Amino acid sequence: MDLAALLDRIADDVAPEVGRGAVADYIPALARVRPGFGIAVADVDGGVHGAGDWLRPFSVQSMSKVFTLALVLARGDDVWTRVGREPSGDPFNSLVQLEHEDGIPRNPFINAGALVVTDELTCHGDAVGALLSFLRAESGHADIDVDAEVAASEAGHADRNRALAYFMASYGNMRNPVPSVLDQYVRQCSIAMSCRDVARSALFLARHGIRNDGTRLLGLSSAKRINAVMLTCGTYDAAGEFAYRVGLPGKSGVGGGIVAIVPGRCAVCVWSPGLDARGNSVAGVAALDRFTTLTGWSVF
Ligand SMILES: NC(=O)CC[C@H](N)C(=O)O
Repeated sequence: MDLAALLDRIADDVAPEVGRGAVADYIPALARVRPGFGIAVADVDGGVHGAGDWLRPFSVQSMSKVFTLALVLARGDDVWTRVGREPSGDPFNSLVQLEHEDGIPRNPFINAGALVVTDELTCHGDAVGALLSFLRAESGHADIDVDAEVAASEAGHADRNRALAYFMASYGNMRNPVPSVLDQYVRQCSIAMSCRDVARSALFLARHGIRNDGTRLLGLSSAKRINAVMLTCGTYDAAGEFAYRVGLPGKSGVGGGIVAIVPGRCAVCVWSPGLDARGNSVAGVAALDRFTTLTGWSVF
């Protein structure tokens, strides 16, 4: 299959969708992002193809949650006593289930669950430092870093995440002081990467746990399970619709990125900042829908 030509075709096909939706404006720095579209595919043998703005860095936001979960599981921590693995059916920043469920978030990809994962990683030291060194090694880009302007912007508008963290702390489900967990969480979300860098960094999930240098990050089961949780929870209360349209494990972020995994074959990252009502990129979902339709690659 001529992947480069296929990605060009997808970029043309979704052009009418680019600019649809609304940019995330609850983080003011994200509201200033110019429209665009990018798509990159990294295959398990090391090839990378892209189209559109595939080399343009954007804010990874909640896509970072896949990598922090992987790093925690790689440490051997049993994080599943602190966070569940069921879809929430609620928005990503919702508070409502936490009280009914004794401060245990439904899954690691909604904000409450991701705060728990970052707290767990912080128990081992500098969580963002560990995340950056993993992403730099996998992407081959040593200059990947936190976008300080986005981080400051989110830190100034983080009352809801702060509330989630303190609420979980009241149930004993925070190991570190909330301000330091929140600081780590905001900075991890504010990392800037291109579609190319994200696709390459996620390849370990397509390779059943093996990193780009051939070493093993995760066992087969852990890699399979992260993909499973991405499929069921990675696009929040739209996970059913995403599975229906795309048919791959995927994780979105309010920066407009979505990373999806074709196990055994490749990792795909799309970006376009216009979001639907559930916080998923409109053109990004459309592009992944086209990708699996045209290639026939899905987990089903
Ligand atoms: N869905 C997202 O990408 C949300 C991430 C964002 N940093 C937040 O905490 O709200």
